[in-house]
Formats: sequence, structure tokens, C-alpha cells
Amino acid sequence: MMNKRYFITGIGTEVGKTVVSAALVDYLGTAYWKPIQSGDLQASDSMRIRALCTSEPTIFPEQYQLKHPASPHDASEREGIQISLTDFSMPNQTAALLVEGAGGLFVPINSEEFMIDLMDQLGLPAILVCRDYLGCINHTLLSIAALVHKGIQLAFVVFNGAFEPATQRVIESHLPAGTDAIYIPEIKEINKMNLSTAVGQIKIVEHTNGAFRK
Ligand SMILES: Nc1ncnc2c1ncn2[C@@H]1O[C@H](COP(=O)(O)OP(=O)(O)OP(=O)(O)O)[C@@H](O)[C@H]1O
Ligand SMILES: C[C@H](N)[C@@H](CCCCCC(=O)O)NC(=O)O
Ligand SMILES: [Mg+2]
Repeated sequence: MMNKRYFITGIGTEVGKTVVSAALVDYLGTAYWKPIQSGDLQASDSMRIRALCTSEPTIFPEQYQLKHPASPHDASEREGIQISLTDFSMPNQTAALLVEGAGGLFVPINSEEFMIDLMDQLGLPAILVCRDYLGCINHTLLSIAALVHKGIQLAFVVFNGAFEPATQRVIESHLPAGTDAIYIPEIKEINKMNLSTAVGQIKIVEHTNGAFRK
């Protein structure tokens, strides 16, 4: 993992992007940035990273903190705020950074633009977090197709938590060449100690010669 600047997205909201970010911030020794937070302002993703990480990472302030726990296009409109792609630029003080999106790739940030457009503008390779639920195969393969279509490099797919073997297998066998897999265990109770144990159990498997090897 030479390049340590990534955009962490997910196959949807609540799939574990923040839990995975906390684990990878500690594993890789990166800083963290959540450009748009909507909802949970008293327990924001940045605050959870602060609470879960052992490495005391640099956390860059959110560009937008929206009160409403909804899609950013909706939350911002309710607050009379207009989000625009041109509002965002990468914090350049650090070589190693994880940027966490809100929800998945086609979450709108305004009436025309989507989270995937922000990823494209920031120019970072993506990490796609998936979690096992009925429907996750479709959400994962659609997300991969959207990234490929947009020409965004997919560095890693994260299998977050426990997976049904048949689900894991079919996703692994459809990873694009050049996309590696990261495995993060199911964590019983999410707290700093258990997160640190999970960091010790992270597994990374490389995709080589167009085939996924285990
Ligand atoms: N590896 C894991 N083991 C056990 N539970 C997990 C794991 N990852 C995530 N969860 C559960 O899923 C919940 C949602 O995770 P998280 O807040 O990281 O999602 P998210 O994708 O960041 O959501 P958002 O779109 O709001 O940013 C967590 O509070 C936790 O309960
Ligand atoms: C409210 C959520 N927790 C999240 C926004 C999720 C938007 C999902 C929209 C959708 O896909 O329908 N906010 C955030 O990550 O700050
Ligand atoms: Mg999150």
C-alpha cells in the first residue's frame, strides 16, 4: 500500500465506512477527513474516529456539517445551504489520508452532482466497503461497475465483517484486475480496544495476473 491517500466509499450508508476507516487509519497511519457530515453532529464520524483510533490521527474539519440525517442534497436544502463541487479541495498538509464519503456513490450532494463526482474531482483511488446483507452482491457489483465506468481506480474492496462464503466468493471473482481485497473481522462491540484487536487481524489479499488468489 504505497500510495496512502484513498477515498473510502461504501455500497450504501451504514455499511461500516467509519469503522473500516478507524481500522485503516490505525493500520496505515493516515489522517482522516469527512468532507460532508449529515446528521449525528453530536456523535459525528470524525468524533468516532477520534474515539476509536489508537494512533491519535490528524482529523481535518468537515467542509459541511448538516443537521439533518439525510442525503446531503436534502439536508443542505433544508438548511438553506447550496453545496457545490468547487467548494472542496484536498487538505495538502499530509501525504497519508483517508477521505470518507457520506453514504454510497450515487448519493446526491446537490440537484445535479453526486458523491462519485466529488471522488472524481479529488482524484484519489477508491476503497469500497461492503457488508453482508441480502442485496449486497448487487450493490457491490453495481458500485464496482459505476467506478469502472467513471474511470476511478478501485484500489481495494473491503469485506467488512462476517460473510456468507457464496457471497464472498462471487464478489471476489468479479473484482477488477488491480483491485485487492481487505478483510476486517466482525467486531462484537465497537470500542477502542476491540477495534485495535481487529486492526491486528486485518488481512490483505492481492489480485495478481488478472486472477484473484487466496
Ligand atoms: N466490522 C464490524 N463488526 C461489527 N459491526 C460493524 C462492523 N462494521 C460496522 N458495524 C456496525 O455497523 C454500524 C454502521 O457502521 P458505520 O457507522 O461505520 O457505517 P458508515 O458506512 O460509516 O455509515 P455513514 O453512511 O453514516 O457514514 C456500526 O455502528 C456498527 O454497529
Ligand atoms: C445520514 C447518514 N448517516 C449519511 C447520509 C446517507 C445518505 C443516503 C442517501 C441514500 O442513498 O438514499 N450521512 C453521513 O454519512 O454523514
Ligand atoms: Mg460513516
